[in-house]
Amino acid sequence: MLPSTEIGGCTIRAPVPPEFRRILTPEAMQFVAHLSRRYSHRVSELLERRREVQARYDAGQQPNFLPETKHIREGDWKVAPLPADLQDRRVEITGPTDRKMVINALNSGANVYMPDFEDSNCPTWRNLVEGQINLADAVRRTISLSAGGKTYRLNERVAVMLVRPRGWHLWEKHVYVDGAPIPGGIFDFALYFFHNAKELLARGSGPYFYLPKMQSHLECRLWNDIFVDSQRVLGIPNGTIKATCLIETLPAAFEMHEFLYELRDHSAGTI
Ligand SMILES: CC(=O)SCCNC(=O)CCNC(=O)[C@H](O)C(C)(C)COP(=O)(O)OP(=O)(O)OC[C@H]1O[C@@H](n2cnc3c(N)ncnc32)[C@H](O)[C@@H]1OP(=O)(O)O
Ligand SMILES: O=CC(=O)O
Repeated sequence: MLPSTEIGGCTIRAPVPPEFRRILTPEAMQFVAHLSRRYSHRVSELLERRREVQARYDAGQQPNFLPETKHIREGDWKVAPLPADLQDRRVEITGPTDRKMVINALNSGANVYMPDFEDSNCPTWRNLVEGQINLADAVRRTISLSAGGKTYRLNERVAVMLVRPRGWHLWEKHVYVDGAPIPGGIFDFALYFFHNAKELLARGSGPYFYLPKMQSHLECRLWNDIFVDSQRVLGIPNGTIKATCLIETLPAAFEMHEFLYELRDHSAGTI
């Protein structure tokens, strides 16, 4: 039987060794529980909506631009300006949040590094929490490693981090709130944001994200609502978070204006 530990209103059905406690603090897990209670049901509704849309495609309907959002595609609006460290993104690197790869990616000379809790990361419990430890150490520039006869530490100049939480289709089955597993994306976002947002700002950067695999602008609206709420909870100005949406699904290609519009205070473009 899996161990079960209560922290901050979350039930963790996985081991919590002492080194995980600096990430799974009561305050951080209260924040995870808050976001999960408020937004999990919307994740479930949006996943149900995906199934309905897919059923229409299966029945022969073609994807197309949405009539109800014509005013957005034709409207006069702009996304908010970007901070200085997101102006030059000509070279980007990504990979899992393994400690050595985090250091190598930050030192690689790329402008941006996307530490990945999604495709390139196997979402085992250990990978997820150790990844958060590695990123917290990277933000504070205390990350180092001795392996294979080499010592790894950060260069003076490192890439800007845009962290990729999991997509809405993935659940974090090691963490339960009110008896149900929580969205993996909320777990990844909440812990990184809670532990690092203020530290990043103090160091002249910010809490930046890549958002994967969305299939509708309504899924962007959910992220935007989570960003607004999270910034309020931590007392950080609205619009501080910046996020780039990955266009990875066919329906998303028909809603790119809408993706930008929904996230317009927080958008760092689509890619
Ligand atoms: C959106 C997306 O693109 S998702 C995909 C993101 N990319 C990845 O997941 C690839 C991650 N890398 C890997 O899986 C492996 O490195 C492979 C399969 C490419 C190669 O494996 P191996 O031949 O065993 O080489 P190894 O893993 O030792 O890598 C060689 C060196 O490159 C570094 N490296 C490899 N990939 C990365 C990466 N993505 N980021 C930073 N460093 C990396 C390793 O840390 C290692 O460093 P070292 O020379 O200091 O030991
Ligand atoms: O986002 C793209 C991927 O391959 O992962």
